[in-house]
Amino acid sequence: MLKNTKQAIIIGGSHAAAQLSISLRQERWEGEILVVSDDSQFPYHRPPLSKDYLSGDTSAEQLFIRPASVYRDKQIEFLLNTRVEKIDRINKSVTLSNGEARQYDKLALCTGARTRQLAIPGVALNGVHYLRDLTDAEAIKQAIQSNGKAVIIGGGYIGLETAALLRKIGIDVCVLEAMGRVLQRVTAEEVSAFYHRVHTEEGVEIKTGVFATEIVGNDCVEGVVCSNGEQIDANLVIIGVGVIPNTELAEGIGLDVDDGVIVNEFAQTSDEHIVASGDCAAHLNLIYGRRIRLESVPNAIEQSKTAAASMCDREKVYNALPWFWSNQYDLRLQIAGLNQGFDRVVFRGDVESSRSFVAWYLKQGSIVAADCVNRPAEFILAKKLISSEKQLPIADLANDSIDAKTLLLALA
Ligand SMILES: Cc1cc2nc3c(=O)[nH]c(=O)nc-3n(C[C@H](O)[C@H](O)[C@H](O)COP(=O)(O)OP(=O)(O)OC[C@H]3O[C@@H](n4cnc5c(N)ncnc54)[C@H](O)[C@@H]3O)c2cc1C
Repeated sequence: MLKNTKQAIIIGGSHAAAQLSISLRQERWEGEILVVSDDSQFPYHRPPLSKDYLSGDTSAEQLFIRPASVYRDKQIEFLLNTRVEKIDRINKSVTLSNGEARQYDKLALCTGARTRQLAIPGVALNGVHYLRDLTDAEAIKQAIQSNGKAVIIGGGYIGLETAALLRKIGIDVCVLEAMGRVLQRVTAEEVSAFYHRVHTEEGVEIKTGVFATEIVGNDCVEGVVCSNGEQIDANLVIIGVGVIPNTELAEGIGLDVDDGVIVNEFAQTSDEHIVASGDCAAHLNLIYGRRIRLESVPNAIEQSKTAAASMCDREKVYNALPWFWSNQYDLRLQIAGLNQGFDRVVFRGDVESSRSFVAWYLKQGSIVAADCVNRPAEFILAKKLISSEKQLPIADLANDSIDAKTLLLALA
């Protein structure tokens, strides 16, 4: 039996919504909790969709963040296949796609992000896919042919992870990246060159400074025309050119929005009854002293814990260090911190010919981020280093003959 009739409504049904609903109970929210999700499934892990799931190494059942029974036991109600169409701030209610209206005392926006669509001829042909949810991944799985040829448009993490996966199952892959190098927005030149090298070693063709101008075919995709006039044969095209935050509901009710729903360090929006977390939220980051919108699972989880506390009128500041990971072939990349604005990169290990190294990003002499490839101990070190006031000599961090554990001890 619930102790009161207060109603919390969470819009969205992925990493942020799943965590927020559970965290609300942990924060002793004693009223009702309703999660309204336009997905047909209970919340599932999205990262494997561009990793093990496509190759069949992970089943759909293994993707679920929690069994449905956990939500049931905690009296968390899910409305699947349902969208929130409108929010009424004055009456504190939401209108659902099934025509129902539901009152709320506290509302959470966990609406995430959607894939950026490419506006070129041929995107509607059979065999052209985006990758954001389980339905997309399932469609790609069905479209994969053993002797297939794939073109991936976009050399970001999702594009490269998918390329690695398709190579693993023997498909010819060509990656088109419009910028001068893969991962240009997110890494140093040397790290881009590293990924370019490894993918080439694994048999992927990468074309940089080239963008797709048209996808051609007759009902089914047959090829991709590039900006240099070249046509690449393909029977599968995957477009991975970034995402756009789902902020329309927030904009519709006049909340502050700027590349994400603007929230403070307590995940509160400009309406005291509404919080936002995950990919849709642009938060004030206390570590980096500016507003940022992150697209990562750790952010969705940690920020949702803060949002849940705020909904229960408790203050839990969100100040977790951003981190991210990417798996490609035998490479496990773990990224600590944000490298934006770095002015120097120092390497530990051989980025040019090995498959294991650390790129330390410095800004005005301090470490602000690190890309750790197959370096789990250094990843722990990096997180500690960036979060603490302490510093270690840069020469020691670059010196691979000094054990990472020794450096960790020096930091303690
Ligand atoms: C293929 C892939 C690989 C990834 N790999 C990694 C990785 O390795 N590491 C990492 O940290 N992150 C990774 N990410 C990113 C990570 O999955 C996202 O950061 C995370 O899913 C964000 O969770 P979210 O709940 O904020 O938003 P989303 O996952 O975008 O979920 C929001 C949900 O809300 C729904 N929704 C929106 N509006 C409404 C409405 N009005 N009514 C009802 N429902 C609505 C959306 O349809 C969606 O289902 C990956 C993402 C993808 C797609």
